[in-house]
Amino acid sequence: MTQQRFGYLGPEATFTEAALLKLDEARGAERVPMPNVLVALDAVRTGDIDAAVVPIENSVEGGVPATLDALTSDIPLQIVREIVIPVKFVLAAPSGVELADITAYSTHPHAEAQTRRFTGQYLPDAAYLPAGSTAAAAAGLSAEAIDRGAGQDRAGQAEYQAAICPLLAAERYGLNVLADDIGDVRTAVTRFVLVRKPGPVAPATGADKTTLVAGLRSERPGALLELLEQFAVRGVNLTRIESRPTGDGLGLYQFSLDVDGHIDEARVAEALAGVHRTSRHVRFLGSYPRDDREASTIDAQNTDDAFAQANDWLTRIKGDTRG
Ligand SMILES: O=C(O)C(=O)C[C@]1(C(=O)O)C=C[C@@H](O)C=C1
Repeated sequence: MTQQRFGYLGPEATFTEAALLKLDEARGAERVPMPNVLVALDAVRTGDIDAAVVPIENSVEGGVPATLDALTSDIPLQIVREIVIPVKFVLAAPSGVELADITAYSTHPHAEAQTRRFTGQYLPDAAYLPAGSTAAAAAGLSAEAIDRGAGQDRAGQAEYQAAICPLLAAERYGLNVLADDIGDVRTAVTRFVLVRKPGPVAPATGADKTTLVAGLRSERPGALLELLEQFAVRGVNLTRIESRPTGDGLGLYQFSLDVDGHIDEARVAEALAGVHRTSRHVRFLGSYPRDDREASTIDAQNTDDAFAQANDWLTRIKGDTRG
């Protein structure tokens, strides 16, 4: 068998790579760093890589718009796994740089948003330069990058002197840690998904999630309520809902949702069929095991048995009246 190629938001030592390393199926696979989420997902679509790990949701900052939008547009893809990891940030700089020397720092916008209390207190006058990832910010300060003159202005001055990144990235790129665990919320976690070309859905485990995107019939009053009712009446719990513009005009939104359960479970399948009937469009993005393996809570009236009994009853009464 040829070696699988798994892409991730690079360069080496991003949180995304740490998530990829947690995956059993990625053991022995070639890890391919990608410059951004769009390129990573397009490489899955073209078959250049077999799968990609991308960030989708952070416990402090919420959904990752680039990922939500890239999964919604273009050729469909399928989420096959989720990985949740704690995110702890350090402030790192090349040796010789002290806190007082920092006039600018760089990191991924999500990391910047999660460390504002620290930067507000210790770097109140420093400028922030966005980077493609936390590790990209750290890599820009490595000895090789500085030798190459990367990230320097015409006068040879570094554009930034410090990076906010995982400890692993500080180590990987030879930087000193000036401050440790600088996140505003010490318990922050980020959720990543493993994405492949669409294929068969893995069987239900009893502790699964399903992701979908639904475009509402915006001309209908109560369209969002109608969407939510599809899940509520069947006892399907929503774990994330986000509105994203369709890009087609003002006021036109679609909803990205995660729900507890698997498409092979009757309550989830019926809810999805309901969404299909009532929405302008719906895209199924996958049913996959929950990272925390926490089993779904299902009321007695919404179990597969309860749905099967109701269907048997319907078949019987149809038979009685027609036969
Ligand atoms: O820059 C990284 O290291 C990433 O893996 C990206 C990312 C994100 O997109 O949210 C992942 C986790 C953290 O919340 C900060 C940045």
